[in-house]
Amino acid sequence: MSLPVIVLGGGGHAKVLLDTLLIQNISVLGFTDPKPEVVLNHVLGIQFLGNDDVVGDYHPDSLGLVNGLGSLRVPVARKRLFDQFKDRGYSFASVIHPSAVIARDVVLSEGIQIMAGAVIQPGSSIGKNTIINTKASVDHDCVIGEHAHLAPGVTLSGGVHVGDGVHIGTGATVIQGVRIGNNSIIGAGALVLKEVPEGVTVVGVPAKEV
Ligand SMILES: CC(=O)SCCNC(=O)CCNC(=O)[C@H](O)C(C)(C)COP(=O)(O)OP(=O)(O)OC[C@H]1O[C@@H](n2cnc3c(N)ncnc32)[C@H](O)[C@@H]1OP(=O)(O)O
Repeated sequence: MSLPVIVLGGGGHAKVLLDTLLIQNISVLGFTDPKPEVVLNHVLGIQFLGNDDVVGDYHPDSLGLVNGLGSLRVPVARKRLFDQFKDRGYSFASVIHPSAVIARDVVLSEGIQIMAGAVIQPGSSIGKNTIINTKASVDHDCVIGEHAHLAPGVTLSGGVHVGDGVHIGTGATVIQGVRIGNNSIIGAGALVLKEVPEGVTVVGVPAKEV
């Protein structure tokens, strides 16, 4: 039986995670947020616990954490939150929506989040704390790094390499075999035809650096 979880964050991404946890009957102790004034006391019937300090009331072996921070570009805050709690001995639970299709040999790392309707084909691997968001499609033999985010509807062809901390915007498409360097941003709707270096932003069809 899986451990109960606390979701860190009370925004939109956290809400989607909460729903996925609830439909799988996973015990959710509550959610946290540093801004109590903008958070509802309950989301989907789950209780607001206060800020992240409340996690210290629980022994690291007694629960799993779920990283509820979403991201719109390089996910700096999301990575920081993950690293802070790992340093204190806590573990991050993975959240996988039951409608996701994941090939049997796919390698999934700690704290990955695979949202509704996502597809991940054989030979692929997903690094820790990475989000494969709603209806994103990762084809065969893709290597996705740590702390990355494939936003809703992203399509990766076969053999694509996505570096650590990369954000691929909603609906972007990457053709086969392309490598995307660490901490780069692919704009929503982009069509990526060739290698993207580290730390740049590309947009458009075909994608060009800005
Ligand atoms: C469930 C969820 O919601 S998950 C979140 C999903 N959201 C995303 O994935 C968002 C991805 N983000 C984007 O595409 C952003 O537009 C970024 C990161 C590429 C650029 O953002 P910013 O740096 O704020 O750029 P800004 O909005 O100021 O636009 C700068 C210029 O680039 C253009 N531009 C921005 N994004 C794009 C894009 N995706 N495609 C083409 N052109 C773009 C703008 O039109 C503007 O052009 P102009 O100077 O001629 O007017």
